[in-house]
Amino acid sequence: MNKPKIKFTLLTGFLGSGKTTFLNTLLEQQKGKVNFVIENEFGSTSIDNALVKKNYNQLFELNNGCICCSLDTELIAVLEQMIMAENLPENLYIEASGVADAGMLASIFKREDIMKFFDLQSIIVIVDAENFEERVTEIPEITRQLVAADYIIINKEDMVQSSYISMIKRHISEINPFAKITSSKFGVIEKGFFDSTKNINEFNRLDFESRESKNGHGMKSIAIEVVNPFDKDKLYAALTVTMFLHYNQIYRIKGFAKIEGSDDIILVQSTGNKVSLTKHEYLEGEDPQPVLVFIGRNIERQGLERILRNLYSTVKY
Ligand SMILES: Nc1nc2c(ncn2[C@@H]2O[C@H](COP(=O)(O)OP(=O)(O)OP(=O)(O)O)[C@@H](O)[C@H]2O)c(=O)[nH]1
Repeated sequence: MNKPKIKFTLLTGFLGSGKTTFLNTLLEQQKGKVNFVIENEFGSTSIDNALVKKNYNQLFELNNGCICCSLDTELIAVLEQMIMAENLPENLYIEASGVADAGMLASIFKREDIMKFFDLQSIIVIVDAENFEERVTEIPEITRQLVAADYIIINKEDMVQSSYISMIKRHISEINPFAKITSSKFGVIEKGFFDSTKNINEFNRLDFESRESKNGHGMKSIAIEVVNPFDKDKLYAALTVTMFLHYNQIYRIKGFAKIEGSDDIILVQSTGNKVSLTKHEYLEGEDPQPVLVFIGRNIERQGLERILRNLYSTVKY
């Protein structure tokens, strides 16, 4: 008997725009269905696997590169493994790295051997309202993601004025007039947004693939183990200053750190030039390791280590 095709959804959006946050809201609504997730992090160390709440049946991780180019063979191996399994999922959600080109990814799924088993539902792109206008001019990957999108969610609407959201919407419509666009706070969108499939953007997707080259995006990720606890205020200040001074170089910091005088593990996140340090709520069986991952262009390990070392002479790497 022929197995039904696995419906899959591609989720992209620049680093820190809110992909994992949105995926969590989506999986929450999908409880009861058999959902598989593929997480692709640009960094060598996965942080997202601890951040995706466990509303999925199986999670595959592909780290240290981007599945649209450097990890495409690994992606195909995971898909083949999935097809061979006795119990197929109903849905597959792929959270691509923040620099992934969705058009390129979609082309992997157009291979005849893959298309027999997988059915692309839609490409969803998350946009960070706070820094979209600055980033879109300097980072070509953002435009590529938008061009390939069927649905675009302008996230973090709580961080900007509503007139600014309208302006971003207009700008995005010029880049991709075919996509359906909405805005959200923490990835929560209005009911029925995905109901219509009219917008499926096949034309743009095809057009875009033909212009793409595999260049690895020129991005680099550096993971630094931070075994010893930090003074929370000093860590916050140092990372904030670093993000401020290197806004055009460092696009994302995330990871876990220990804090002096506390058994808590702190989740470290940065987007734009803002840093947040929040207590990490453990999921069952989780054991997050203290490590900070920096993602950007022209970043060097030595300089980053120096910043952390200055906080503590005792920090071990
Ligand atoms: N204020 C605000 N913060 C948000 C919103 N959505 C997400 N965040 C925060 O933004 C940060 C990044 O969110 P993630 O969901 O991890 O972003 P991501 O796109 O998965 O990040 P990468 O996987 O590193 O590319 C986290 O600190 C979130 O809590 C929002 O709507 N408003």
